[in-house]
Amino acid sequence: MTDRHIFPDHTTLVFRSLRGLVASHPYLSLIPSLKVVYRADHDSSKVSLICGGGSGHEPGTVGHVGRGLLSASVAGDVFASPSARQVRAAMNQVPSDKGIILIITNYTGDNLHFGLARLMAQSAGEKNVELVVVGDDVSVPRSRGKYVGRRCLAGITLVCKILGAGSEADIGFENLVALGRAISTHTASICCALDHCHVPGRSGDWHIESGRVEIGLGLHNETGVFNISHPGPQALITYLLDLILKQDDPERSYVKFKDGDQLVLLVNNQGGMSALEMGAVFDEVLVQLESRNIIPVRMLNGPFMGSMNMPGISISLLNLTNVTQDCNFVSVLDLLQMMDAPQNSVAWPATSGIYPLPDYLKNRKREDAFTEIEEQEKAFEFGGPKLLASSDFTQKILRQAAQDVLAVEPQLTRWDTIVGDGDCGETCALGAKGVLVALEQGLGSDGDLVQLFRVLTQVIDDSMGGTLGAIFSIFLAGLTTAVISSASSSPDQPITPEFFGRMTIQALEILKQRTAARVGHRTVMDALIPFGEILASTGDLRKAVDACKAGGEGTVKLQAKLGRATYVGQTNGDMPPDPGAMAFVAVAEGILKVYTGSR
Ligand SMILES: Nc1ncnc2c1ncn2[C@@H]1O[C@H](COP(=O)(O)OP(=O)(O)O)[C@@H](O)[C@H]1O
Ligand SMILES: O=C[C@H](O)COP(=O)(O)O
Repeated sequence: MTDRHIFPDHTTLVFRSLRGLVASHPYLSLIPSLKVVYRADHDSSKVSLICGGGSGHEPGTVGHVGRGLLSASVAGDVFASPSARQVRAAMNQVPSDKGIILIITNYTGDNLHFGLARLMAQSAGEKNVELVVVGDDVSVPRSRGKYVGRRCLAGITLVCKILGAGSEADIGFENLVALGRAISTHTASICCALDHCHVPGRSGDWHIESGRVEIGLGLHNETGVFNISHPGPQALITYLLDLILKQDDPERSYVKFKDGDQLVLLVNNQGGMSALEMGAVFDEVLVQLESRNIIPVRMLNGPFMGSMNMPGISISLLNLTNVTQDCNFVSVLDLLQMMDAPQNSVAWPATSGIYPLPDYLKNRKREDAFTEIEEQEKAFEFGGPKLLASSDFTQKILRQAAQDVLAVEPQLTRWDTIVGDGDCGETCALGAKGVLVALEQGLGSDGDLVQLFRVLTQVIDDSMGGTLGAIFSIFLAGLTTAVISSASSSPDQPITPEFFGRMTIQALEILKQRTAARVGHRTVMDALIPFGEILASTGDLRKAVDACKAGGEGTVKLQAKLGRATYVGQTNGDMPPDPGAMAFVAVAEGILKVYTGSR
């Protein structure tokens, strides 16, 4: 892979790329500030389909917005899921009389953010909002992925295509949800790469050794499950097809295949392969499938769901026969018609027709494709109970914690490059910078802790993204709820470490409803839970920070049960600590510094 780019920094890249995409395609519109691409000819009489996730997978899924495919796509920063607020904005932009389906990749950040957006919609009284979580990868053995399930590869684009056609054909909301889930269940995909990809502006000289191939990568540059010497094209394709098709491997064989099943084949360019080589790869896949008595009934070859400029491919096989057994309201012929149905996205290959451009979109001016929206949730409620603390002291604590997180950013990045996708340091730095900007704008200046936590929740949700952004914003939302209830019952109580311990315990209870992670699972919870428990039981901040640090540093010895680190090979004694846990240790140490300095 090359690390040379025209745009050297990814921070403005996503925004600029979406503007370019929308300007070059008359069917699309964009909410620039929230990175939502949506159908300019949206039809609210059909079920709306919204997809999205981190950027860097283009053309997926912004390139699949259009009639007959997606109603909208929400983009996060590169490889980091968008916030729940962005997803809500997309839902408001493409409302539907029939319902909204959020089609998401099975990665933790997307599950948390899109899941939260669904909860928010339901609590606002919106009916028929469902998640279809797609997991089609077969590389991670069942025993290792048991808490997280299969992760998502290019199979998600088949879900989008078939559901998009189904929505146009007025298949009902519930049947579409069932169909989406069945397609995910019966798709088997595997990815391989000759090198890692490079994200502009992100540090890390991260290569696959020359002459070797990694097999079983996710969509975000994660290290592969297997690293083998390049065996040549024929043996490599055999290796990949065996992983998908072998029926006697108890750790894999995720999808059942039998003679006569009707299959769709999708060969995906991971981003950095030449079109010439993709043609040869596709030919080799077909030759080998034929020798296994498999003649796919539909075939797709090209870029669908990539990883920036990664030189690699993924192969997906969707078993339509199995899908019809789960969903008896469709036949294989119906599904084939949906595969072939017209659409008008930027990126779907020419295997289906194109809908004509409506007159009102002809000759649209470039700026008319960009929409700014008024967001109601920006107006914070200023009423309700207050709990007053020293504004100077709380602001100092927040400033110190933010600065300490910024100082550990390079280390977090290094660790996340080994156990994750390399963006944890950066998302934490974005959160810290968001807090510093909010402080400059007066965050905490009135001394009211209720308002402080309310705004802080929004700041973290807006600025961080990714799994950790979701975990921290849910935790802060929990703290806000706890502080409101405490302020209502005893507004004059002393604000002590023990008080914060009690608040933290209540916030953790709320967080535990959204994540299955507990102590020992190698996540941020290994630092957060001991911090809260010791603070509540002793009222001693130093002891709580010591327990937090011991928990964070202790993650070096743990095998990940949740999050992206689950997919990375076994621990071999020299794993770094969990980056999320160590980010919280930096926050806790920052708080302690100011607290002890003040005594
Ligand atoms: N299910 C989970 N529950 C709680 N924390 C998690 C979970 N999965 C991952 N994490 C935490 O998130 C951190 C990674 O955050 P981030 O880089 O934002 O994730 P990603 O880019 O993979 O979405 C991990 O180091 C871990 O502490
Ligand atoms: O591209 C990133 C994914 O859509 C979201 O995954 P993540 O937030 O868990 O990294």
